[in-house]
Amino acid sequence: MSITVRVPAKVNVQLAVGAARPDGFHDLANVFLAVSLYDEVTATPADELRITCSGPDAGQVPLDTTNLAARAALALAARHGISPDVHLHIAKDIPVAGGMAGGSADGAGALLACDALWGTRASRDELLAICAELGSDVPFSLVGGAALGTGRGERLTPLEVGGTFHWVFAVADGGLSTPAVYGEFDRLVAGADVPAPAASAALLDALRTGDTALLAGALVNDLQPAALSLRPSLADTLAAGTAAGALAGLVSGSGPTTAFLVKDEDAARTVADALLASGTCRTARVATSPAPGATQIRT
Ligand SMILES: C[C@@](CO)(OP(=O)(O)O)[C@H](O)COP(=O)(O)OP(=O)(O)OC[C@H]1O[C@@H](n2ccc(N)nc2=O)[C@H](O)[C@@H]1O
Ligand SMILES: Nc1ncnc2c1ncn2[C@@H]1O[C@H](COP(=O)(O)OP(=O)(O)O)[C@@H](O)[C@H]1O
Repeated sequence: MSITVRVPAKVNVQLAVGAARPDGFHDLANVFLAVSLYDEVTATPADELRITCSGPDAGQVPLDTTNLAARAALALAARHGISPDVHLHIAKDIPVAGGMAGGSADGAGALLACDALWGTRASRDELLAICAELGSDVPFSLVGGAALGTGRGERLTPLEVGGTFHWVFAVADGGLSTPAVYGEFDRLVAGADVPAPAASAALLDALRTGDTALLAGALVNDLQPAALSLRPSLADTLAAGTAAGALAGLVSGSGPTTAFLVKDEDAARTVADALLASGTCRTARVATSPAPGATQIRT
């Protein structure tokens, strides 16, 4: 028997970043929105813990116990005193190291798949606690939809979304390391007074009412200057997307994927084609939000 779980990518429609904490993390007001690009994690009984991965970017995914899917299986097995013998196959469609939480998606997906396969019947709270141990973004991958993440991003408050938003994602060549981008943020704000992060009322209104134009005006990412500093060519991608008619563009999380909010499906196709033709990205993906969180799709 195998269990397959589908898990969405995310975009941060607001990422407000506070000063570095003593533990090295940053307090956030992180407004997550799940988007319709998905990885699938399939768990199958095996003699030992084994990870495989397929998809165009599979070569960039670690297959050892640093893989978040492996770490999820190990964490669940340890809590329940069972052995973590399972084959986890990741069908990867989310860009790797792209600021879209692909690794976090696989962690949440593996956790749900192993829980179903092993019959451990962990409560939602236990699953969320394991997710938070695995990484700041992993709880949101489990929950999906839209949520405000506070603390280091792991404490979630679900948000209402009143409509469908259309996106184009410009995928860059290569990735950006999340710790390196936070490190560059620290360097750029050194000596300045960094305000405590807070969610924007206008942005929450835009989500609640499903108002695309309002959301376009409220998108903000405090990590964007750091990502642009480490990867200046992203400015060309952002310019190409807005020149092609996107309502707004921003770096997705720590980047280097850039996200463009567009009016509708037709505009999405136009902007995606123009981004590809501009030569400023490796590929362009069209998606909608919100998308559901980790969901079992096959037994
Ligand atoms: C920036 C964001 C925005 O959603 O995601 P990505 O764009 O990378 O996907 C997140 O904050 C990334 O979350 P995640 O990738 O889960 O980070 P973690 O594994 O918990 O931490 C990796 C490293 O990122 C830095 N980090 C992460 C979260 C946070 N609130 N403050 C930090 O300073 C720390 O250097 C930490 O050691
Ligand atoms: N299942 C996984 N898929 C992708 N990357 C993973 C996975 N597990 C661990 N990683 C590591 O996490 C790093 C960040 O990858 P990813 O989660 O895709 O990006 P981001 O943190 O920018 O959203 C990768 O470079 C890789 O070394």
